[in-house]
Amino acid sequence: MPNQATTPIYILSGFLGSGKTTFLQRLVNHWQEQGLRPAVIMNEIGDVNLDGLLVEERVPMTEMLSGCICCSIRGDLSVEMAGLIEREHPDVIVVEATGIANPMEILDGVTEAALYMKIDLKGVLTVVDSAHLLELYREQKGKTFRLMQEQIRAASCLILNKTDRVTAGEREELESVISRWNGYAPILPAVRCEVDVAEVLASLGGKTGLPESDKPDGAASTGLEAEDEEHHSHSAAGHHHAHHDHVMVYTHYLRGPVDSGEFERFVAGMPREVYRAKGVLTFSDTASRFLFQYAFREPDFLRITPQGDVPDVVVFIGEHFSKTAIENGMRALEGQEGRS
Ligand SMILES: Nc1nc2c(ncn2[C@@H]2O[C@H](COP(=O)(O)OP(=O)(O)OP(=O)(O)O)[C@@H](O)[C@H]2O)c(=O)[nH]1
Repeated sequence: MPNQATTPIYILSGFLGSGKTTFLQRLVNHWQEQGLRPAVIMNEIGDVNLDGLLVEERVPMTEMLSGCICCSIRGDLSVEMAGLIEREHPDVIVVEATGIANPMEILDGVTEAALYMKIDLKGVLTVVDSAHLLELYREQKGKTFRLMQEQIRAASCLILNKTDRVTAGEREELESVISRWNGYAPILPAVRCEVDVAEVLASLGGKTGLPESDKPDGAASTGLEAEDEEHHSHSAAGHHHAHHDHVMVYTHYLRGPVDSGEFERFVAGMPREVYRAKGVLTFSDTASRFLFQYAFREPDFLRITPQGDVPDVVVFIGEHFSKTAIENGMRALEGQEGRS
């Protein structure tokens, strides 16, 4: 067997809708500009991968759907990683975690894989939604808040994203809060993850976090343990994932085009418990199809021409919301179309 090169691995973490895919695109462009061949492992809790539509077709990508690599399908991570390396020989791999993933569990998963694969975990990049974190920080409670804290603590580098949605004073407040939780990772404020990617990658030199002797093999410094004053159940076996128990996903396949205005009104009236949605839609009153995004109450529509056979579908993610109410609402939109 030829002496295979070591593949650098980056974990991309951050709560649902914080901007991970936005940053992924920047990372991929950066490496491509340097003549490197990046590959992506994309994990979604839903059963369709819409983020994949935003990544260039020539980038090798493995999709891990309908589960979270930090728990239910964690064992598959090393299998997928080995397959990707063997098939595509990438120069670098990014693992985009689901927004509800606990990064320490993914670190464990990658570390397990490092036992029988030549990989080098470079670090955890965590993207933070400024406005969302600020709201939860003010409330000081909830599983989402705790999960965001864990994702921040586990980071080797932090992108404080969506600063367009907070004031300068709030941004400073967030920076000081975040640096209390993780005093090691550099914090880079950004809009649409516009940061100097070279600076981000250079910051992962492994100077932060744990002393070398305490690190698991192949694992980069994370800063988590040093700051970790809460109890976390991170043992490899028998752990309980409180974070996931409350998260629900509803996938709605549309029967046909809907009116764009009606759809926007429906989205504006969705319960707060739906905190993330994304989909591909055909509107009866526009010529093209759209990629729909909804993160922390902010909708976004991007004109797209999907390659291949992509159905009209919307995935709703949140906690304790009525799937039936969402389904009925969507069906009513489809029905209105049918009547016109
Ligand atoms: N206002 C604002 N919106 C942003 C910013 N960055 C990203 N977005 C939007 O936020 C939405 C979610 O961005 P993504 O990059 O898909 O987030 P994600 O973390 O990959 O989402 P999940 O994969 O569902 O967890 C999209 O509509 C983006 O266009 C920003 O800095 N400001």
